[in-house]
Amino acid sequence: MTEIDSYVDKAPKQLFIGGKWLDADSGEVDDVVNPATGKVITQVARGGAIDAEKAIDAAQAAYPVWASLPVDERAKILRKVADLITEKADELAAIMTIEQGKPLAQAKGEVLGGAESVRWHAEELRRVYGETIPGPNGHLFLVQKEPLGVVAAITPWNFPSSMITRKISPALAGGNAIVLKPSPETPLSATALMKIFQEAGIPDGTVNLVMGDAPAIGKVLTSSNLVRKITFTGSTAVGKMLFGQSAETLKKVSLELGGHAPFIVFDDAPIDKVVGDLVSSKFRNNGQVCTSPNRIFVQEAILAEFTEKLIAAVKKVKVGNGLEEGVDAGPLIREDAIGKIQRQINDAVEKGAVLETGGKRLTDGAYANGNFYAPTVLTGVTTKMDIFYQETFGPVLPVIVFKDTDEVIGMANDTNYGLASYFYTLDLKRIAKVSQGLQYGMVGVNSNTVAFTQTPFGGVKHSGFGRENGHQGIDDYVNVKFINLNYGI
Ligand SMILES: O=CCCCC(=O)O
Repeated sequence: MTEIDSYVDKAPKQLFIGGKWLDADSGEVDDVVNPATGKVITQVARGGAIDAEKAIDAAQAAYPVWASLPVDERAKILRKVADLITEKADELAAIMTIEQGKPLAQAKGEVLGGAESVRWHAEELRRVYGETIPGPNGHLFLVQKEPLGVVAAITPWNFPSSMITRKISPALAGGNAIVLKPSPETPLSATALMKIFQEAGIPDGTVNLVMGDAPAIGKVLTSSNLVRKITFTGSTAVGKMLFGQSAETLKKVSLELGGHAPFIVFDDAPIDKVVGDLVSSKFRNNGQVCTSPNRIFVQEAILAEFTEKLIAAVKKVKVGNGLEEGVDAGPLIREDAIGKIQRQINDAVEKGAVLETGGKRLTDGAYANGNFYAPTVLTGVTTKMDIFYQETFGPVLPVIVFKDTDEVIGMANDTNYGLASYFYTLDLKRIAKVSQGLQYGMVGVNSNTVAFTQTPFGGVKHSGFGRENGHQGIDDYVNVKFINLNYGI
């Protein structure tokens, strides 16, 4: 057995409910598949409605225990979680690469970023402050923040570890207990994290894990009166469905959904630096990121030089099994992802776009059994093409030419999505105008990064609502209570 196989072997395969590792009530299991080889690597318990109910009950019993622990004690447990994640980063990264496909270095970066998120929230939970407000004579007006109770977190496969820590950390900081439903594609990253929470001594039932039958589990979580918040990262279509299902019980909902990020390059931008930033950002997780640059707007005066350099850089991107040294882009998660990308590219080419490089599935040799796709650049992309409006979630860079600032702001905003956006220019007046004009939750100015533990992450329009990270993130996991204290009685 290789070292990596032993990590998979050691990772728990069961549900985690009320501090116990359990098989699914049905006794069923699901396969876990490596997208780089198409091979089944293991099987995990396939939870369903009954298991979800049990997890909710365990969380409901546990949250008052967790919420009433002194802040120092809660902080200590979360610091321990962060330390254990850091200590086991190589193991967690290998598990992630095997079940999700991303290159090992990216997987390790994600794991360590998740540890940092837990560490930051371990400190910030001391600062869930209330307020006093001047009242009339004899009255003290108090505002305090209280736990919501049970929070259900539904997390995606593209960041199998950091999306869990990004939701669990603020929920725990707010004094809540959690039922986690991870993606069926990446259950092992979730079970490995649960084991760490257990090892760190979190009280039983404070974090619970139910993976398996997504529609059945989702239905129970959204319709339960005990679950007071749903937090979801994933597609806009599923987000809308969960939001609808949650209406009946009027729970809080945070939705971090799809994106179609514009990446705008003005003619005064330093081209080599911008190409470097664009390629590293686009091929992070092979474009399977809600904040990935999806529409590349280039000002006409620099179009020729920019595209030539971009094509050269994209041709150097090494595609392969994420466990191999030097690989920049792994496989796509599933076969159907390839079909969607191919349809967008075919549509663009039929309508006049030029395929500069890529545009096909890779099937030779080591690529034979995996979901590999060639890094792709399209030029001459216009608003007539599906790729202008549909989120891509893959390794495709569609280049669109523009003339001036007003035109590009209009084109960038011509989408239902509103998550991340990026632009590059050295002109201060333009920086002010464009950053105000972009209808997005996050704007990177001369930067390809918008996700930091200490800053609010989230979108507008069909990219969802609610924020994660920063103190704004914790505010999404508490109730605000007003107390009118009449001391003049
Ligand atoms: O796909 C969206 C998850 C968040 C990605 C990020 O942290 O940049």
